Amino acid sequence: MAVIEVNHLIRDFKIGGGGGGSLRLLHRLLGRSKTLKRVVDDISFTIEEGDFVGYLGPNGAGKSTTIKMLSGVLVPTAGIVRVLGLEPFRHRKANAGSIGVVFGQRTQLWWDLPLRDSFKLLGAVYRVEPERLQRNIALFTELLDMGGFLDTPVRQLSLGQRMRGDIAASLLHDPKILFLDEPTIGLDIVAKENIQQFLKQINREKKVTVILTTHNLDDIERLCKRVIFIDKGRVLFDGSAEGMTERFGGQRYLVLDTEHFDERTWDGPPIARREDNQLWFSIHDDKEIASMVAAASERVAVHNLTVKEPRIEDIIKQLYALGEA
Ligand SMILES: Nc1ncnc2c1ncn2[C@@H]1O[C@H](COP(=O)(O)OP(=O)(O)OP(=O)(O)O)[C@@H](O)[C@H]1O
Repeated sequence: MAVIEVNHLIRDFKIGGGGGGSLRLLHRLLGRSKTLKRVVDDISFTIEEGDFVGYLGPNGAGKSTTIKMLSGVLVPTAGIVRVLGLEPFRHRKANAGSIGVVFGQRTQLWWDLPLRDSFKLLGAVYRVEPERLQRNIALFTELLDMGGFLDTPVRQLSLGQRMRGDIAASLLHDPKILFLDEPTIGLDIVAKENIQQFLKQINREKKVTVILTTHNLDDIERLCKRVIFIDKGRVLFDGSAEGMTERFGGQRYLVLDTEHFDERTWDGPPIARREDNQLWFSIHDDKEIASMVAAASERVAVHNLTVKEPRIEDIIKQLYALGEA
């Protein structure tokens, strides 16, 4: 079942033209008018229930703007956004009941209250039945390892603790969809892994559909079944993370550590790259590997063999470069 439908979505922002009051008057006198900047430029995609989608792209690509339209904070200039069949900006209240939102740079917690009280207040705001609220607080406290700071005022929490609190807060009302904008930004490895593990679990066990924007490569590798890559407001790629690797220069190599290699007499499989006695062969099909190893072994002593997978990092760099071209 499709839970999100985005069809030819467009969002413009007015830019320039100065601020308010006398400055605006001055701009008008000087004949400077506002111009429109298209930040989301004809984006379409559908997201199925239970998907875990990485919404990726360089700074300024239009990711947050899309998420804001999906969560009903911003109104589209044109095109259609439907979340569980409703247009979010027209049905903000109903939409709020079925989505959870975490913006990494902001918090929805009360600064002066202990985390536990923030959870209780949010439970009241979302009208979560007391029993369910208790159950969810207990479950998230365990899974996100928050027991040690549940009674600490939010302002005294570290960034990683606060982020765990924010993620838990966004899920107290059991939303079907979770939007996360940079949830692991600035976190240490332990906090990051804890959050990744948690997100995986709620996606798998509670069937929460997750849409995640991130610049963090291991978020993508560990979590995202699907990747939508945008740049300058347009979709450059939409598919599986492996599909992205295959399509954008996903070359795999068989790497052999050898001895007594002599380039002049070599008549074995073509060598793609050589680093001293290490020979790299391009793999086009896994079936070739055994025969390549056999052919090479007949000609040189082979001490070790490895298969080098393409790195998602290189692919993303390539996509960023593609966007700049
Ligand atoms: N309210 C606004 N008024 C004018 N321009 C805006 C507004 N909000 C965003 N923009 C511009 O729209 C573009 C896209 O911004 P957006 O925040 O969606 O990018 P992003 O892909 O989330 O980037 P990042 O990775 O840096 O968070 C940027 O150039 C930004 O300056």
